[in-house]
Amino acid sequence: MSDNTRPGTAVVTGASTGLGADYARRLAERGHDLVLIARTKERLDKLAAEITGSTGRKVEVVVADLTDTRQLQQVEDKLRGDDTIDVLVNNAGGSLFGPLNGADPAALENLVTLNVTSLTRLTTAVVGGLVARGHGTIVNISSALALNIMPVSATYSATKAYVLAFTQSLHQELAETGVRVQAVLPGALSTEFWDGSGIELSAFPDEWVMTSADAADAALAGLDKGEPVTILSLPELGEWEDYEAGRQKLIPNLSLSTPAPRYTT
Ligand SMILES: NC(=O)C1=CN([C@@H]2O[C@H](COP(=O)(O)OP(=O)(O)OC[C@H]3O[C@@H](n4cnc5c(N)ncnc54)[C@H](OP(=O)(O)O)[C@@H]3O)[C@@H](O)[C@H]2O)C=CC1
Ligand SMILES: N[C@@H](C=O)C(=O)O
Repeated sequence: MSDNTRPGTAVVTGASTGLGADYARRLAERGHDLVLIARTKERLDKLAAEITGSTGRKVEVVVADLTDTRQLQQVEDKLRGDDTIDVLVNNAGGSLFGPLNGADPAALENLVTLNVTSLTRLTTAVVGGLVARGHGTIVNISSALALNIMPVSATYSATKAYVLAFTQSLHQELAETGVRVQAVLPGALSTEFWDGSGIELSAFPDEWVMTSADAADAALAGLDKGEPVTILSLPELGEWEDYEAGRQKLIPNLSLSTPAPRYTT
């Protein structure tokens, strides 16, 4: 039972390497015990030993493929039944870049299952408990490619646009509950994400690429500021606020009884 006097358990998906591993380190440094989820047991065990050694925090390793229906259900059941959980970082995500014409539909479905379905189901598994306890945090890792939509990124950008919209809606839904909700939009990170993705990380100039450690620190700084959406490298927050204000301005006219005059004359 989380007693609200010290940080509860933080769950991080995709924690075996990259951004998820750095989130795990930072959250342990903030006093959270951890549940770390990914497919590769050896890497999770090694990270768990490192974190326990450096912080003294308790770290549980859960080996699961979140694209496997049965394994995902087991993880959901575990999270739903754990009333110590205070933080969920939905970080596990895959990449696949290239033209849709000729793409392997099974690989695309797998990407959607990991980036969209597992994130949705795990959020749903924890949200009731967090609301009932009146505190907690849900962090969903989206991407700059939710906004930067390119010819090679149809499915990947769509999954990350889903994460952004899902998180913005949840932020509104949970506004009065004490539960914080944040979407994080990293640009390119120097991780294994790019391996076999269809784009080589080396194609990017160094000034476009952030380390996952810097990304985790910036994302947590955005969380501490209470941001519902954190775009890690965007220098001017006002540019995002202008973009959002433009979207809000559309809303009164998005559903009317008559078509716009340009479609009737
Ligand atoms: N790297 C980048 O440039 C960017 C990344 N992002 C997003 O950041 C997040 C983290 O990416 P990053 O750290 O770079 O990626 P990595 O490829 O370095 O790490 C991905 C993590 O997800 C885990 N994972 C992959 N597939 C599964 C699966 N089927 N089930 C469970 N776990 C899985 C991997 O572990 P294992 O293989 O052991 O399962 C690993 O821990 C992702 O959501 C990504 O979309 C957003 C913008 C840019
Ligand atoms: N966000 C990164 C990928 O997801 C990128 O901008 O390259």
